Parts: sequence; C-alpha cells; structure tokens
Amino acid sequence: MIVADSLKNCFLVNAPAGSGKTTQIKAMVKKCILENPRDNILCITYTNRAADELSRDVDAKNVFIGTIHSFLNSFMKSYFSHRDILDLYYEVYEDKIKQRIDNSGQDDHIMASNNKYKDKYSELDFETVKKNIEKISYNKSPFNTLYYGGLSHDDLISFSKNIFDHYPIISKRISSKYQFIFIDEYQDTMSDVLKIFYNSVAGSNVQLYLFGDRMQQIYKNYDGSFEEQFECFDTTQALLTNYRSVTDVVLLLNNIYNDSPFNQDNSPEMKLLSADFQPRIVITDNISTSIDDIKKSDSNTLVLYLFNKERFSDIGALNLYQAFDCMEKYSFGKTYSAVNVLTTHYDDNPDPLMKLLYCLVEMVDNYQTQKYGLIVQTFKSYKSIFCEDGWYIKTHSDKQRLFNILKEIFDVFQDESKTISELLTVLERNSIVDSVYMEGVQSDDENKEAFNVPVIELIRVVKYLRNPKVSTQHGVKGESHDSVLFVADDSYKNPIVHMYRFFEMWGQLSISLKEFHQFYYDYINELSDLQNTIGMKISELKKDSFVKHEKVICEKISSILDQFRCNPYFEFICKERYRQFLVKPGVTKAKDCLKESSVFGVLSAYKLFYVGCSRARKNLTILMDQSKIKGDFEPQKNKFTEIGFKIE
Ligand SMILES: Nc1ncnc2c1ncn2[C@@H]1O[C@H](COP(=O)(O)OP(=O)(O)OP(=O)(O)O)[C@@H](O)[C@H]1O
Repeated sequence: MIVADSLKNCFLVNAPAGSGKTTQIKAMVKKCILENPRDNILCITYTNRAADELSRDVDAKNVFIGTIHSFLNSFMKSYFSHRDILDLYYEVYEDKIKQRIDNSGQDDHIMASNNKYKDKYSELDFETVKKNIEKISYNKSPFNTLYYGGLSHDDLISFSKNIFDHYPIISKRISSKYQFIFIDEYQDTMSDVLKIFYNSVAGSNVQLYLFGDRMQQIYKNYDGSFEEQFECFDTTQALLTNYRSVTDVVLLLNNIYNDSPFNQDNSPEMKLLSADFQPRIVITDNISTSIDDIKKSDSNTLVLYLFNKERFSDIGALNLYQAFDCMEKYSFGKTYSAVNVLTTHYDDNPDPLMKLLYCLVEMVDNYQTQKYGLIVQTFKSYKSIFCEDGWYIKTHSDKQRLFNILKEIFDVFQDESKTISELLTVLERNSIVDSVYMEGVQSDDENKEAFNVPVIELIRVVKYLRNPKVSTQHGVKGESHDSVLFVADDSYKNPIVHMYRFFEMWGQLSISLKEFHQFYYDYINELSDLQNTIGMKISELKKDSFVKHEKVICEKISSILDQFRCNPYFEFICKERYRQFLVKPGVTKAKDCLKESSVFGVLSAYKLFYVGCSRARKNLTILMDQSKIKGDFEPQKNKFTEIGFKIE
C-alpha cells in the first residue's frame, strides 16, 4: 500500500451537520482560483444537482466540477481509442460479448438487437465486433452496449479502475493535470473511486481533500475497504462551527455524535436566537393525532417520517413499493434500496425504469401547464433515454406529431386504470425512447412486476415528495427547517431501521460511531468469510444445507463469539441469539444469529436519528410510539434527559 502520511497531501475533513462543508468547498475552490490561477482544480460531487449548485458562481476554465461519471467520461476519452486499452476491453468483456452473441437463453430483446447488428454489419461474431469498434465510450446509460464499445454507469467506473491499475502512468496523469482535488460526500463514495484518486496523488504534490460526514452516510456504496488508507489522511482541519441551529440543538447534536474532536459550537448569529421550547421527546399512544396536534400549534413544522411500506400504503402507492421491494438488485446489502430509487429525483435516479417514469411525470406536468419548451429541454438533456428522431422538431408537422404523442402519454397518466406496461407500449409505438434504453428496461426480468403497477401510483409518490412539509430519510440531507418533528419508527425491511432497539441500546451504552462502524465492518467480514466458505448466502440456508455445513458454521459461530467477547455492541445486539444457538443448534437459530441486518438496523437508526435532529434550526420534537418502546424505558429516559431532551 502507498503511504501518504509522510507527504501530508491527503486531507480528510469529516465534519458534522451544518458545519458548512459545501460552503467550505466552494470557498476553497474560489481561493485556489485566485491564488493559483494556473493550477487545475477538480471537484467531484455526489449528484448532478450538487455539481450545478457548486458551479453556480464558479466560472473559471481551469476548474472541473462534476460527478465522477462526468469526470471519467471527459478524462478517459483520449485513452478510449488507444490500441492497448481496446485490447484490455476485449479481454475484460470477451465472455460477455460472446454470451450475448450466442443468446443461448433465446431472449427476444437480445435477438432483436443481434438482428439489428447483422442488418447493419451483415455479420455478428466476436471478430466482427472487434473489427468494428474504433473506440470505447461512456453511453451515459445504465446499460452496456458492448458490441459498440459502450460502457454503462457502473462499467465506466470499474473499467476505468481496471485501466488505472493496469497502466499506472495513466493514473499519474490525473495528478499531473490537477493540483487540487476535492471529493464531496466521501462517506457515500465507492472505495474504487477513492482508490483511483488516492493511488494517483500519493507521492505527489497534489492536494486531495475528502469532505463529508460518516454520520450522514446514506447509501451502501462504501464497503469499508478504504479504512487503512483513511488512517494516512491528515485529519487536523476541522469545521467546528454550526451555522444552522440554535445552541440547545447544537449541544444535543454534540452529545449524539459523542466524539469530542467533532464537538461544535454554534455561530454568533445562531447564538442570538433561541427556540420556543427545549428539544423534547413526546411519547404518545396515537401517532397521527399527536402529529396533527403539533402541526396545529406550529403549522410550519417539517415532519420527518421514515419512508417505509406503511408510508407507501398511506399515499396509495403500495403496489409500486412492493414491485421494487422484491427486486434482488435492491435487496438488503445492495447499494440502493427500493425506497432510494422510488424517492430520488430523476436527475440522479439510479434505476433506469424509474428515471424514465419520473421524467415522464414531469413532462406530463409541463404538458398540463403548457410549458412545452421545458419538455423539449428535458428531451435534450437526456439523450441516452430519448430518441432524437422521436422528439426533434424541424417542421410544423414534426411539432404536431410530438404534440400528439405528448397528448397520448398525458391521457395514459389521466386514466387511473392504465398500467406502466401500457405506458411503455405507447412509448414504444411512438419510438420516443432510445431503443437500447428501452431494451434494457424491457429485458430486465426483475421489472416485470412493476409493469403491472397503475401509473397513478407514480403521480401519488411524486406529489407526496413535493410537499415541503414532509420529508423522508433520503430527502432529509441538505434540508433544514425552523421546526422539525421527527417521527421515530421501525422498519424491518427495505429500509432496515431498528430505531427503538437503538434507543434501548443507547440507554445502556455510550455509543460512538467510529467504534460502532468498526464493529459493523469487522462483523460483516466474518459473515462474508463464512458465506464464501460455504458457497452460499446465510439467508438461503435450508435444513439439508445446514447439516452439510454444520461443522463450519458452528466453528464460525464459536470464533465470532470469541473474537467479539468484550465488544459492547456485539454483547447488546447479537449475543443472546448466539447463546440460543448454542443451547439448541439448528438452521433457524443459525440464520437468526448470523443476520447482518440486526447490526445494520441499529447502526442505520443511530445515523438517521442524528441526521433528523440536525435538520432543526430551532424547535425539535421527537415523537415516540408508546407501544413500540423496547425494554426498560427508565435508562432510555435518563439518556434522553442527560443529552438535552425534556420528556413530555
Ligand atoms: N461561513 C459561514 N457563514 C455563515 N453561514 C454559513 C457559513 N457556512 C455555512 N453557512 C450556512 O450554514 C448552513 C449549512 O451549511 P452547509 O450546507 O454548507 O453545511 P454542510 O456541512 O454541508 O451541511 P450538512 O452536512 O448538514 O448537509 C447553510 O445555510 C449555509 O448557508
């Protein structure tokens, strides 16, 4: 491993909520431009929206602000037609290309795309594909177009990493081009991306800054494999002023963070303000009545709900939730959950089907309000989704044709009986969506369930998300409000949040994120080690497979018990289940004690609780459901009081 600490050119600025990280990056970029006008500056943001926000008043040619995809797309372009890189491409993708040519599963969509290729080039075999690809490109889509050298979102990153690993000289070109590199939201950045930059700049004079807050980690992009490198970063630059909240809330946040180097003081302006009441815990036996009462006393209260199955059910979008919730690609452990993809704006939506559908919902809105210019702009901005021949207007008749198509789409959305499948048929008939994109959406078997969902459910979710008075766990970041009401809730499936178990643990333990995270990563390493040994997921164990692997499983359980013997997190969350297994070993008990989600659920509750509280500028209320409280409430009550809440 390359050690950077002797060079002191890698900085990790982990700073709590409201400490002005985004503001600081902007200020540093501007300072760099002024002080080092000849230097090049690279600033990687997590979303396109964040990039737009950051670029708003930075206007200099030597600054690149964008997502990792837009950066790699621009940086790798010149290498993508190089012979050696093309050879690496064929090496990496040969099997996939050949499998697609063979189409042994007789997939209709693949057959159609193979025929299309043959129509164009008269034959289709691996050598022909090789002969015809002149360069590789990023196709800005979730799907690879491997016959044409097109890399999808995921493969742009994995293939670029492959290139950097094979050709360190190309990796070094990042550090010879950029003198300052900033990465925002490092906690949600893939380890591969962190490694690309770290490996490039270590040993150089380039200054690499990672900004973010581990406590606000939302996605499962980061897999814990950059921990050793983090140790080499200079962490002395701190942002310890909170510009968002009044003193009571900041003191509370410090207590939740429970890590003295990250203790914040609030700004002089915020010190002058005071809340209408001390942060409070309200315990109720009727959540919805209490929400109504609180909103009546302060109608501007922002209500933070856990977006879970019940919430989708309440807003009339249960079918949509269920269709996505059963998809393997959004199951527990994957980067995104069903809730992520259903609550993310189309700009940054990682799911191809939802990105397309939410784009259409917006177009339909614009159609209704006759903002046709905005519709054309959306078509233009998403060239990988929409087929230019379908929407391009040259003549009056093109205009009329497009208008008719929009009307047809609008009518589908107006009809409560129509399904997503019927909407897709309209799109296909009118060739408005790019054929590769449509093929990707249609041929993904996991989407089948979603095709039967009524389109009206999409509108209900979008409308709900637009309400400025409610927010979800994923919409929470970046927002703030004078009065916040955090509704404490559990969710045992997608998203996994064990809030009341977290409260119970908190009553008994002094929790710190660093130690809790470390335990989580160490623990899941053990679980994945076991899964690798038995060659299957623990959750898929059945009676016979358990018997087959019983010896290995029992050994692992004993070694985990030994390894985490004195770990307070393990003791609280897992130990009882392990004990039960030892009393009477069996498949159910084994699955029960080796469940990653029991640890993850409490960890995610801790982070969510912090993020929720941090959104309040002045008044903060936590609403707890009496019937969901776990264990003895007395120690929990003491904990809440000790950290700055009053209990009502
Ligand atoms: N130096 C500053 N002076 C005054 N106000 C500031 C300063 N820095 C940030 N702020 C304000 O404080 C608020 C929080 O800032 P910002 O969003 O940059 O923080 P953040 O650390 O990125 O937040 P979070 O991590 O909670 O999303 C914003 O309203 C911002 O305008």
